[in-house]
Amino acid sequence: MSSTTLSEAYRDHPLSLHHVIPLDFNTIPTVPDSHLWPPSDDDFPSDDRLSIPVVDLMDPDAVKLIGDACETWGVFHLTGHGIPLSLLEHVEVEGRQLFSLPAEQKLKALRSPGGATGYGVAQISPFFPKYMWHEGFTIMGSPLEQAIQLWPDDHKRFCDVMDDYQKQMKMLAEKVISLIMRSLEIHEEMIRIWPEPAGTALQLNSYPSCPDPNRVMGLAPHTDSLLLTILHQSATTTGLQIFKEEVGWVLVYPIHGALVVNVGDLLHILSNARFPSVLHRAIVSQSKHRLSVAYFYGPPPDFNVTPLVKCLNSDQMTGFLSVTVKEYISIKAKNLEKALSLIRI
Ligand SMILES: O=C(O)CCC(=O)C(=O)O
Ligand SMILES: [Fe+2]
Repeated sequence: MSSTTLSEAYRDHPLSLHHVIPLDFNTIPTVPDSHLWPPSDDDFPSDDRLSIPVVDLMDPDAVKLIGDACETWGVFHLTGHGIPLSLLEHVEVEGRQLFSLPAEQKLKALRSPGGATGYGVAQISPFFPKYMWHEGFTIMGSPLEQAIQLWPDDHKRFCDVMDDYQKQMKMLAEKVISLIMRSLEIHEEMIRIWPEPAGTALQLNSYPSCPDPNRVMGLAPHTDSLLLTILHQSATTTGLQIFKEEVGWVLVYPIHGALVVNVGDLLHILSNARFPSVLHRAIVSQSKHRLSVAYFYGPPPDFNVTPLVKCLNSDQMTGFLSVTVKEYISIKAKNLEKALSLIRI
């Protein structure tokens, strides 16, 4: 049994209170200066049909297909995953209901400055000079404590859906990770190398429609810290973009019923940099309110993360310093995108 929980690992890096409260997007007719980002000169692919791979989990070649997708893109669409469509719909309905509450109601579940769970701006906000067109709600384990604040008499359905979703996502994440380990030719006994409880979090992201979508940022470019992220994005509008070297920002068009799986920093380390921890961001729409639900999965906070395979093109096992999950979260909380380079050998 691990001695620290994931939320404790985040607690050491408090934000100041004004960094936690999102804008009340419903009452804002124009974009305030605090949320206006400089015009961008980003690169986009010359072929706008370029898209991330799609892998069917039931495909007899799934191990190879997932390994190839992780290596070349660090992200892929997953179909055949067995998560009922109705559960994906329910999680989205509950999320939309939460974000459509009046601002003063949502503030009752505000994340505390040193806390990891509840309602608030993106955790990466302090690293950027402008605020994002985004509000989030983070769940670790049971959402009961916050849900009671939001709906004193009527929180059961929200909690049941979030509990069920997290349970199913955990099983799926473990299945995908075991296929990834096989693709790295890691020995069968080594596949299940960390004890329970896994470090997991569920992040509901809301991107309200925006009068000037080209001048705001939904979620600024970042990599995810843990091993693997499984993302459900609403099918009604696009928003997720991933950065591909030598290509630029590639839009990830939602595929109905498919989930987006991406490599996180810890898997980049375990794979000795064979798999890129994919840089991604979210843009917003002028007319549609977009919702996404990200499930983050990693080993327990006290687990030592160290490369499991040799570096490509060399016999070296030591591409990275060995760090615990908790130590890595702490390095990331202070350094954001420089964190991986700080532990490279
Ligand atoms: O909304 C999205 O598509 C991306 C969300 C995301 O990157 C995150 O929650 O870490
Ligand atoms: Fe992310």
